[in-house]
Amino acid sequence: MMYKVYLIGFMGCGKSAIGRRLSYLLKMPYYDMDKEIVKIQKRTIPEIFEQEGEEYFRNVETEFLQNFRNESCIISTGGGVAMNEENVQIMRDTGLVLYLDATFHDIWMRIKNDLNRPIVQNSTKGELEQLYKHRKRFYKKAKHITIFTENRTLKQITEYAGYQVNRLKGE
Ligand SMILES: Nc1ncnc2c1ncn2[C@@H]1O[C@H](COP(=O)(O)OP(=O)(O)OP(=O)(O)O)[C@@H](O)[C@H]1O
Ligand SMILES: O=C(O)C1=C[C@@H](O)[C@@H](O)[C@H](O)C1
Ligand SMILES: [Mg+2]
Repeated sequence: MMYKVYLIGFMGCGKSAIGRRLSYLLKMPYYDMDKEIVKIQKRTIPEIFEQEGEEYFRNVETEFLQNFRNESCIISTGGGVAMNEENVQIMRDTGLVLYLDATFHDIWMRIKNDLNRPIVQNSTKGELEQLYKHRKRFYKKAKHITIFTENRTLKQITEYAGYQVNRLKGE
C-alpha cells in the first residue's frame, strides 16, 4: 500500500532534520519539498519569491503535492504548506501528517540568522511571532499526530515519530 509520511510545522521546527533521520530509521525514501522545488524551478527559494512573488510559490507547492510520485516515502514540507486547504486534503488523503510543535523561542534561535528563508529576511521578530501564533491553529487542524519537541533531542523525536508511523500505518 502506498503510504506517505508528511512532516509539517513552522520554519525551524525540525522538519528537514527529522525527515532525514526518520528516513534512515524506517528505511523509506525521503524528500524535502523545498529542495525538490528548487530542483524543478532551477533557482533558490529567495529567488522564486523575488522574481515571481509568494503567490506563485504557493501554487508551485500545491502542484508539487498533486503530482509527486506515487510511492511510500517521507516528505518534509515547507513551513507554509499546511495553510492551504487543498494541500491539507491531499496530504491527509495520501498518508499520515505529523506536526512538529516547537516553541517560538527555540524556533527563533534556529532561524534568525538564516538567509535562505525569505519570510525571515522580510519580517521582524515580532512579526514572525505573530505569524507563528496565527499558523499554529492550521498545523493543529491539519495534523493526525502532534509531536512536542521542546527539550527533546533529534534522536528522541525521530524515535517517537517512527513509533507513531509504525503504530498507525495500515489503518
Ligand atoms: N529538537 C532539536 N534539537 C536540536 N536541534 C534541532 C532540533 N530541531 C531542529 N534542530 C535544528 O534546527 C535547525 C532547523 O531545523 P530544520 O532545518 O530541520 O527546520 P525546518 O522545519 O525544515 O525549517 P524550514 O521550514 O525553514 O525548512 C537545524 O539545524 C536542525 O538540526
Ligand atoms: O514558512 C514558510 O512560509 C516557508 C517555509 C520554508 O520551508 C519555505 O517553503 C519558504 O521559505 C516559505
Ligand atoms: Mg526544511
